[in-house]
Amino acid sequence: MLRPVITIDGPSASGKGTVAALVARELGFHYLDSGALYRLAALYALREGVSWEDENQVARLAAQLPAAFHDDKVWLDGHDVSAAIRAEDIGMGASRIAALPSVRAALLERQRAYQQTPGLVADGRDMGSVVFPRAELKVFLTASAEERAARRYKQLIAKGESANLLQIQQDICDRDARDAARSVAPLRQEPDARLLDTSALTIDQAVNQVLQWFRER
Ligand SMILES: Nc1ncnc2c1ncn2[C@@H]1O[C@H](COP(=O)(O)OP(=O)(O)O)[C@@H](O)[C@H]1O
Ligand SMILES: Nc1ccn([C@H]2C[C@H](O)[C@@H](COP(=O)(O)OP(=O)(O)O)O2)c(=O)n1
Repeated sequence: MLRPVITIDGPSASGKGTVAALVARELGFHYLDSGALYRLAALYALREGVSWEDENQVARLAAQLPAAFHDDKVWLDGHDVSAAIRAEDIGMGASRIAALPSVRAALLERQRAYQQTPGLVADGRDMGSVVFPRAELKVFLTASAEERAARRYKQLIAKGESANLLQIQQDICDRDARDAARSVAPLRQEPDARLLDTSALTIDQAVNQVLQWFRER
């Protein structure tokens, strides 16, 4: 197992990022938040005045994304955009541009470059299906739609943002429908991915389950 990979895919607000980052920390592995790349590309397009519908132009921007992850922050063109990329409208924009095949192609090698020793935990929608199809462990992390909306709501309130639970429920539902219906790399549980429903689990329980599956291999 040289440079092993653990992939964690699943729908919005299921806890992928939280669990993936903690598993990576526990194992001393690198961590790839692939959704952040799609969010960065959506934000970059917005700031450059490029429409999210313009596949060629968005793909061009995605291919040369001036993005960096360091000091626990996300940077775009030297600006701290950690909070900006988490806005709900940017999540929706990320979901829109993620349906464009050449945008996905433009980000592919950048994601694969994260596979470095001693290993990688990667979260997103197509980590196990497209980006790291030979991953040692593939997890499909989910939770009920109500629980996911409640978690996102709490997350936004904790950040001091205003949030409307019904609106969040609707947004999550729309985004999941779009992510699952697209023709390229749709959101779905792969046959070789293990299902982890965290609706009734604590974060620690979810993390421990992933670690146990990995150690059993
Ligand atoms: N059992 C759990 N597993 C993972 N996250 C959880 C759990 N319970 C609550 N959460 C919370 O859910 C929220 C959404 O998690 P996040 O990692 O942002 O999801 P995603 O990356 O899938 O969108 C976070 O605030 C996280 O702390
Ligand atoms: N590997 C990935 C990661 C994200 N995406 C798309 C689809 C998602 O709706 C957006 C945003 O992803 P992100 O994981 O940041 O979203 P959530 O935190 O789960 O709400 O990007 C994708 O198509 N493929």
